[in-house]
Amino acid sequence: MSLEPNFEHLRARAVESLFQHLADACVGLIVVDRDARIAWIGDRYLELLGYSGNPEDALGRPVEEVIPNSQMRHVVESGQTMLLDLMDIKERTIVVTRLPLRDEDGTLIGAIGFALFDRADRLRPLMSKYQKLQEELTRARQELAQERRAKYSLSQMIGNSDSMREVKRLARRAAQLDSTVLLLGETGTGKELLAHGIHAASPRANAPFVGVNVAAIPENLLESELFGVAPGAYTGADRKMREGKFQLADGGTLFLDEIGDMPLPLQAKLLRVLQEREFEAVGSNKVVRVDLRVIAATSRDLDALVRERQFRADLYYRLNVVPITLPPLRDRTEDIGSIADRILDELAFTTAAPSRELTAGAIAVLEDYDWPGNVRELRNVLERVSAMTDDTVLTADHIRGALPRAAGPAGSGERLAEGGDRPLSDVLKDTERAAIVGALSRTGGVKAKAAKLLGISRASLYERMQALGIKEDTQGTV
Ligand SMILES: Nc1ncnc2c1ncn2[C@@H]1O[C@H](COP(=O)(O)OP(=O)(O)OP(=O)(O)O)[C@@H](O)[C@H]1O
Repeated sequence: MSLEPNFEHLRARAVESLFQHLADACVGLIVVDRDARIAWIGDRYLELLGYSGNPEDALGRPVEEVIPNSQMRHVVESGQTMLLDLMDIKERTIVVTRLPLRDEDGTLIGAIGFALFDRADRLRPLMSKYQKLQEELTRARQELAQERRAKYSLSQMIGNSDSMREVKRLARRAAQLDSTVLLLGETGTGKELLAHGIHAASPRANAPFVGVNVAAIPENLLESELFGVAPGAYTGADRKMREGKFQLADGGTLFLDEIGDMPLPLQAKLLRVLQEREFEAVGSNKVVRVDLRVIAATSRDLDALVRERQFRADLYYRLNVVPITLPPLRDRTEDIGSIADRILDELAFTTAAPSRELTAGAIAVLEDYDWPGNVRELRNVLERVSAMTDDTVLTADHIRGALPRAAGPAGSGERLAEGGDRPLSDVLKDTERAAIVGALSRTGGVKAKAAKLLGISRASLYERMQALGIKEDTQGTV
């Protein structure tokens, strides 16, 4: 008994009905050649695409001219099947299947694609989930873009002194120039605020502003943080590409804070990005091109770092295209009153506390102090006064009571005099404690910066804090 004739019949019927089914279920059928040019396309598909020309004219044209988001080229280039994919055409999402077509000898000669939706009922739950995810993704992307916009504009930079007016003039010019900007100045003088302001006043204002504090990221993580990591670059690396800050800032501005702390090996890579606008992610040899503006800042003496060979001279010249130096607060005492008023308004607004004002005597005390931590320290002192009293009029005494004792011009002398009847070791410990707490106060608790102010390493600061019983989260309140 031979079953073979039946088999053949079955196979012939199967092929025939498969095509019949496909023709019935498909809203779109397309065949492209090896170069992704349309060899055949169904009328229903053209109708669905809203194609108004003569169907004959579609033949021979690159597929993307007729279906802009088509993936058929990918199939002919990769030779891979795409069994199930979703594609948006006008308002609808349709299910598509794409298969490579091969000659008898296996040579790839083109691809065939089917688009279905009228039989896709069973896929509806999947599709609605997909659409929901798609909407969430769009929303998250919008929020992220909003978040990455510059938070501050140049108008938030308070100060009418000649030096601040000059800073703002230079910043406005730099905003229009699109060149690399180098912001110099002591800690807390407003370099980050100015970087936001330059971005916000530049033609890149609607693109992202991405900031990186070079000193705050451990050296071994900095390269991947800046340039991204290729999938599987090292054990434990993500399976997907992780983008670095350079890619996230593409189109916008990358703010490299504390650039003086950039490790030497990475300086070479940064120089190349500045020169050629291209780099490779960690563990990848694929060149990534970016179009962005770099604003760098440092409170360190870059000239001295170059002399000590800790900073590459060629990188320094590349960064120093438009240098802007922010003057320390003690050199623009006339700005102190208006900056303090603005800070008090902000504090009242954010804490819903009553607004406070400063007497002339209070302003005189503020103007008399030398502000090693600049505007950041001024903010900390005003926050401390606000926490200490409910009075709405702040006097000279209020201010004196909030200024760091060991750091005031007369402070250290008083402390030492007090120590006359105590063991020297206690006096020294107290002085050391006061200096550390004072530095933490001026830097808003940022230890890397406090260590810099004190002229010691971050590790020694941690060690001294532990020895003296200063808590990790100290922001300067003794
Ligand atoms: N001219 C100004 N007007 C109002 N607020 C200011 C001004 N300058 C600085 N500030 C405020 O002072 C604080 C410190 O400023 P910012 O962080 O920009 O300083 P920085 O120079 O970048 O400091 P660092 O070198 O320590 O990173 C911020 O809260 C900032 O908003």
